[in-house]
Amino acid sequence: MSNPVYLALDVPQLDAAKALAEKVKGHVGGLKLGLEFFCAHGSHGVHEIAQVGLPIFLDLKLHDIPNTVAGAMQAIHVLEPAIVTVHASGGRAMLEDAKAAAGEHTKVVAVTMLTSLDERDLAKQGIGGTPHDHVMRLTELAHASGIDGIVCSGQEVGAAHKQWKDGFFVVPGLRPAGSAVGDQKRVVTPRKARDDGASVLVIGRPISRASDPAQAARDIEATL
Ligand SMILES: O=C(O)c1cc(=O)[nH]c(=O)n1[C@@H]1O[C@H](COP(=O)(O)O)[C@@H](O)[C@H]1O
Repeated sequence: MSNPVYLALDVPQLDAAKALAEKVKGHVGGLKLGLEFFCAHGSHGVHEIAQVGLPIFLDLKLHDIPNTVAGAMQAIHVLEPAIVTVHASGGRAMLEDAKAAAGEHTKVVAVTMLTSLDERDLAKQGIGGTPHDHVMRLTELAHASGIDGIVCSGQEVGAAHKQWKDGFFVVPGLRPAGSAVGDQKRVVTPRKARDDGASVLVIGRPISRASDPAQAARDIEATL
């Protein structure tokens, strides 16, 4: 089985991001580039990181009216990302149009509820119920829209997987036992997420901030 870990390259400088990717490339299955990186380096930056030779996950978390999101999806065709994110709360028409505009080999996945949020945050947004309820509702919406899968925390991926057997599940908010949680609130270990059905494990700081990132990536790989 190929390595399900995608390293989140949340590093603003292109050279530093590339150097980090080169260090860990033998121990991860892909590289995730976020909005911070894309705003700073655009398509050129994505091409540079693609030279490392791993699949690219372009985490843009698009959330706008359907026409605008479809236009953005078309504009990134040329980059041939393996995975692109949109927000499930953009609604069914937005999800459908995002998928229709995506490249043939790009998986479109919808962020359900950010792993940095908990039930109290939901209540403050006027959304009742538990994170589990909210993620399940948005999973149903994403499934019905015909996109490829969702992003959720490891606390919900087991239930989401049962609800959507052939869905593609991206799980961030992962922490090896004993590592700092930081701003994440719904956290599990990489192993638990994989056992519960995650297709992709997104891991950033536990690798990128380690004194030896390659060793940290190897240690995580050994637990899977
Ligand atoms: O879409 C994402 O990748 C994402 C969704 C989510 O709910 N939570 C989340 O943390 N992420 C991303 O996953 C990565 C997690 O990084 P670490 O917390 O450093 O492991 C970051 O790049 C986040 O942008």
